[in-house]
Amino acid sequence: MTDTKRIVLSSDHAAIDLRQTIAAHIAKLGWEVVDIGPTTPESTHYPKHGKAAAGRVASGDCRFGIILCGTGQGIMMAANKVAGIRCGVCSDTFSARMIRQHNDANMLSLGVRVLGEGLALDIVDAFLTAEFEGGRHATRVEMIEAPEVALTA
Ligand SMILES: O=C[C@H](O)[C@H](O)[C@H](O)COP(=O)(O)O
Repeated sequence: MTDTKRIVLSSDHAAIDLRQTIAAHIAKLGWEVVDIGPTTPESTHYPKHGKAAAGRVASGDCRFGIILCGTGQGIMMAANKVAGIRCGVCSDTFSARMIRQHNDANMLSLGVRVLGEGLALDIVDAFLTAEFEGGRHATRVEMIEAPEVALTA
Protein backbone atom coordinates (compact mmCIF):
# COMPACT_ATOMS: atom_id res chain seq x y z
CA MET A 1 0.00 0.00 0.00
CA THR A 2 1.29 3.42 -0.91
CA ASP A 3 1.59 6.18 1.68
CA THR A 4 1.66 8.92 -0.92
CA LYS A 5 -1.18 11.44 -1.01
CA ARG A 6 -2.59 9.95 -4.20
CA ILE A 7 -6.28 9.19 -4.41
CA VAL A 8 -8.51 7.70 -7.09
CA LEU A 9 -12.03 8.98 -7.77
CA SER A 10 -14.77 7.42 -9.84
CA SER A 11 -18.56 7.35 -10.07
CA ASP A 12 -21.41 6.40 -12.32
CA HIS A 13 -23.39 8.87 -14.46
CA ALA A 14 -25.45 10.10 -11.49
CA ALA A 15 -22.54 11.62 -9.59
CA ILE A 16 -20.23 13.22 -12.14
CA ASP A 17 -20.75 16.79 -10.90
CA LEU A 18 -20.25 15.98 -7.22
CA ARG A 19 -17.24 13.82 -8.05
CA GLN A 20 -15.61 16.71 -9.89
CA THR A 21 -16.38 19.07 -7.01
CA ILE A 22 -14.76 16.61 -4.60
CA ALA A 23 -11.76 16.26 -6.91
CA ALA A 24 -11.17 20.02 -6.87
CA HIS A 25 -11.62 20.13 -3.10
CA ILE A 26 -9.16 17.31 -2.47
CA ALA A 27 -6.60 18.78 -4.85
CA LYS A 28 -6.65 22.00 -2.82
CA LEU A 29 -5.80 19.91 0.25
CA GLY A 30 -2.62 18.72 -1.45
CA TRP A 31 -3.77 15.35 -2.75
CA GLU A 32 -2.82 14.10 -6.19
CA VAL A 33 -6.19 13.19 -7.68
CA VAL A 34 -6.54 10.39 -10.19
CA ASP A 35 -10.04 10.91 -11.59
CA ILE A 36 -10.85 7.93 -13.78
CA GLY A 37 -14.25 9.22 -14.85
CA PRO A 38 -16.66 8.87 -16.47
CA THR A 39 -16.88 12.41 -17.81
CA THR A 40 -19.96 12.24 -20.02
CA PRO A 41 -23.49 11.86 -18.67
CA GLU A 42 -24.65 8.78 -20.58
CA SER A 43 -26.11 6.08 -18.37
CA THR A 44 -23.41 3.66 -17.30
CA HIS A 45 -22.96 0.71 -14.94
CA TYR A 46 -21.59 1.49 -11.48
CA PRO A 47 -19.94 -1.94 -10.87
CA LYS A 48 -17.30 -1.41 -13.52
CA HIS A 49 -16.39 2.03 -12.17
CA GLY A 50 -16.30 0.82 -8.57
CA LYS A 51 -14.07 -2.12 -9.45
CA ALA A 52 -11.78 0.00 -11.61
CA ALA A 53 -11.22 2.45 -8.74
CA ALA A 54 -10.78 -0.40 -6.28
CA GLY A 55 -8.11 -1.90 -8.50
CA ARG A 56 -6.07 1.32 -8.25
CA VAL A 57 -6.16 1.08 -4.47
CA ALA A 58 -5.62 -2.68 -4.22
CA SER A 59 -2.60 -2.47 -6.53
CA GLY A 60 -0.99 0.20 -4.35
CA ASP A 61 -1.16 2.84 -7.08
CA CYS A 62 -3.39 5.01 -4.86
CA ARG A 63 -3.58 5.33 -1.08
CA PHE A 64 -7.36 5.84 -0.99
CA GLY A 65 -10.37 5.84 -3.27
CA ILE A 66 -13.59 7.80 -3.24
CA ILE A 67 -16.47 6.48 -5.30
CA LEU A 68 -20.00 7.73 -5.83
CA CYS A 69 -23.30 6.62 -7.29
CA GLY A 70 -26.93 7.51 -6.59
CA THR A 71 -26.96 5.99 -3.12
CA GLY A 72 -23.31 5.02 -2.77
CA GLN A 73 -24.49 1.48 -2.07
CA GLY A 74 -24.14 -0.35 -5.38
CA ILE A 75 -20.70 1.02 -6.20
CA MET A 76 -19.54 0.20 -2.65
CA MET A 77 -20.72 -3.41 -3.05
CA ALA A 78 -18.77 -3.71 -6.29
CA ALA A 79 -15.59 -2.19 -4.83
CA ASN A 80 -15.68 -4.54 -1.85
CA LYS A 81 -15.49 -7.52 -4.23
CA VAL A 82 -11.87 -6.56 -4.94
CA ALA A 83 -9.40 -8.27 -2.57
CA GLY A 84 -7.92 -5.91 -0.02
CA ILE A 85 -10.63 -3.28 -0.33
CA ARG A 86 -12.51 -2.04 2.70
CA CYS A 87 -15.08 0.46 1.51
CA GLY A 88 -17.91 1.99 3.53
CA VAL A 89 -20.85 4.16 2.51
CA CYS A 90 -21.08 7.25 4.71
CA SER A 91 -23.82 9.82 5.14
CA ASP A 92 -22.37 11.39 8.30
CA THR A 93 -18.97 12.59 9.45
CA PHE A 94 -18.83 10.33 12.51
CA SER A 95 -19.04 7.20 10.38
CA ALA A 96 -16.48 8.58 7.94
CA ARG A 97 -14.02 9.10 10.79
CA MET A 98 -14.74 5.72 12.36
CA ILE A 99 -14.29 3.67 9.20
CA ARG A 100 -10.72 4.99 9.15
CA GLN A 101 -10.03 4.79 12.90
CA HIS A 102 -11.56 1.36 13.54
CA ASN A 103 -11.93 -0.38 10.18
CA ASP A 104 -8.89 0.96 8.30
CA ALA A 105 -11.15 1.62 5.33
CA ASN A 106 -9.23 2.43 2.18
CA MET A 107 -12.25 3.57 0.18
CA LEU A 108 -15.18 5.85 0.87
CA SER A 109 -18.48 5.67 -0.99
CA LEU A 110 -20.99 8.53 -1.20
CA GLY A 111 -24.55 8.80 -2.49
CA VAL A 112 -25.21 11.87 -4.58
CA ARG A 113 -28.98 11.38 -4.27
CA VAL A 114 -28.62 11.25 -0.48
CA LEU A 115 -26.20 14.04 0.38
CA GLY A 116 -25.88 17.75 -0.21
CA GLU A 117 -22.56 19.07 -1.45
CA GLY A 118 -21.53 20.68 1.85
CA LEU A 119 -22.07 17.52 3.88
CA ALA A 120 -20.35 15.41 1.24
CA LEU A 121 -17.23 17.58 1.45
CA ASP A 122 -17.26 17.44 5.26
CA ILE A 123 -17.51 13.64 5.07
CA VAL A 124 -14.54 13.56 2.70
CA ASP A 125 -12.52 15.73 5.10
CA ALA A 126 -13.38 13.49 8.05
CA PHE A 127 -12.33 10.39 6.10
CA LEU A 128 -9.05 11.87 4.89
CA THR A 129 -7.90 13.29 8.22
CA ALA A 130 -8.67 10.35 10.51
CA GLU A 131 -5.97 7.75 11.24
CA PHE A 132 -6.30 4.01 11.84
CA GLU A 133 -5.88 3.31 15.56
CA GLY A 134 -4.52 -0.26 15.28
CA GLY A 135 -4.49 -2.37 18.46
CA ARG A 136 -7.68 -4.38 18.93
CA HIS A 137 -8.98 -2.92 15.68
CA ALA A 138 -6.05 -4.41 13.75
CA THR A 139 -7.02 -7.87 15.01
CA ARG A 140 -10.53 -7.34 13.69
CA VAL A 141 -9.39 -5.97 10.35
CA GLU A 142 -7.21 -9.08 9.96
CA MET A 143 -10.35 -11.13 10.56
CA ILE A 144 -12.14 -9.21 7.81
CA GLU A 145 -9.27 -9.99 5.46
CA ALA A 146 -9.12 -13.71 6.32
CA PRO A 147 -10.32 -16.02 3.55
CA GLU A 148 -14.01 -16.78 3.72
CA VAL A 149 -14.99 -20.13 5.18
CA ALA A 150 -18.24 -21.99 4.75
CA LEU A 151 -20.53 -21.41 7.71
CA THR A 152 -21.74 -24.48 9.53
CA ALA A 153 -25.20 -24.75 11.00
O1 LIG B 1 -26.56 1.70 -6.23
C1 LIG B 1 -26.77 2.13 -7.36
C2 LIG B 1 -26.76 3.57 -7.66
O2 LIG B 1 -27.57 4.29 -6.78
C3 LIG B 1 -26.99 3.98 -9.10
O3 LIG B 1 -26.51 5.30 -9.20
C4 LIG B 1 -28.45 3.96 -9.55
O4 LIG B 1 -28.98 2.66 -9.45
C5 LIG B 1 -28.58 4.47 -10.99
O5 LIG B 1 -29.93 4.60 -11.32
P1 LIG B 1 -30.38 5.22 -12.70
O6 LIG B 1 -29.86 4.29 -13.77
O7 LIG B 1 -31.88 5.24 -12.63
O8 LIG B 1 -29.76 6.60 -12.84
